[in-house]
Amino acid sequence: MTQKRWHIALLQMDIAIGEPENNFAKLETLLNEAVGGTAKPDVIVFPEMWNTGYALDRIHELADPAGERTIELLSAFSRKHGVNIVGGSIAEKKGDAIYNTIYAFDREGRQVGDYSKIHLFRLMDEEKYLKEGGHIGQLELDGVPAGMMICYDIRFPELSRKLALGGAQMLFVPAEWPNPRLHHWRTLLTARAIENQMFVISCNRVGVSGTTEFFGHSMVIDPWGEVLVEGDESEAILRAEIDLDLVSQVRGKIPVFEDRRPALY
Ligand SMILES: NC(=O)CCC(=O)C(=O)O
Repeated sequence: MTQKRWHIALLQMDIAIGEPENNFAKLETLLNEAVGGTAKPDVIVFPEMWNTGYALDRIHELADPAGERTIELLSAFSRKHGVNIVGGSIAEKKGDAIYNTIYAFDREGRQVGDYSKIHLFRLMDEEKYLKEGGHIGQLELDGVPAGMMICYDIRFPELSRKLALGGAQMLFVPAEWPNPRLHHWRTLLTARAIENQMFVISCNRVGVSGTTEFFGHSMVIDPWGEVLVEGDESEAILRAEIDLDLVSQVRGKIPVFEDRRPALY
């Protein structure tokens, strides 16, 4: 039987721009801390581009070739600790192109999903340096269908709706979302949870990169739009427990998916 109650851990970390060695070391420390206490997480999530930050002018030398180093670390960690991982996203080099890619692993260390960001964010010059992915982010963790989107993707409700129609009950959102758009961040994440009646599990970075400040405020939001946990602006491991039965309860109460009129719009 599928487990209904999940313990979520979000690694709301600072990221050293252009310093993969430091970022890998920081991530390993936080991962060990996340599994070290009594409340063992079922899934761990971390922010966008955690290996390099937005060091885009040096991204070809810094990006992880085919994600190999990341995959090796996360696969071994998830197997050793019996935990699912939605591995933030990394700058990944494939051939001559750089992608902003999430890798996900199950409790046996098997890679169960990957997703490269499909909407590139011009305000942070992504379109000048990165290539957009070619598929949406669907996966299953412990038999539960879920979806993955990255940061700017939450401005595109069509994408989360497609993932929900594909069965997703949880939506994972790694991000590097900066000031001054906290109001957008909270509102868009909450709207994606309410309209799709699913859990939204987001992890944003903290810290300053050049003149850009990242505010954290990672959030877990339930299918009714209630915020189960929200970080502040400091580095932290945030934890929440979710009850997956709430998805069918909310979908039963307001049958949005039955009432859609796709023939008209
Ligand atoms: N890294 C990103 O995609 C940032 C998106 C963002 O800040 C926004 O306002 O959208």
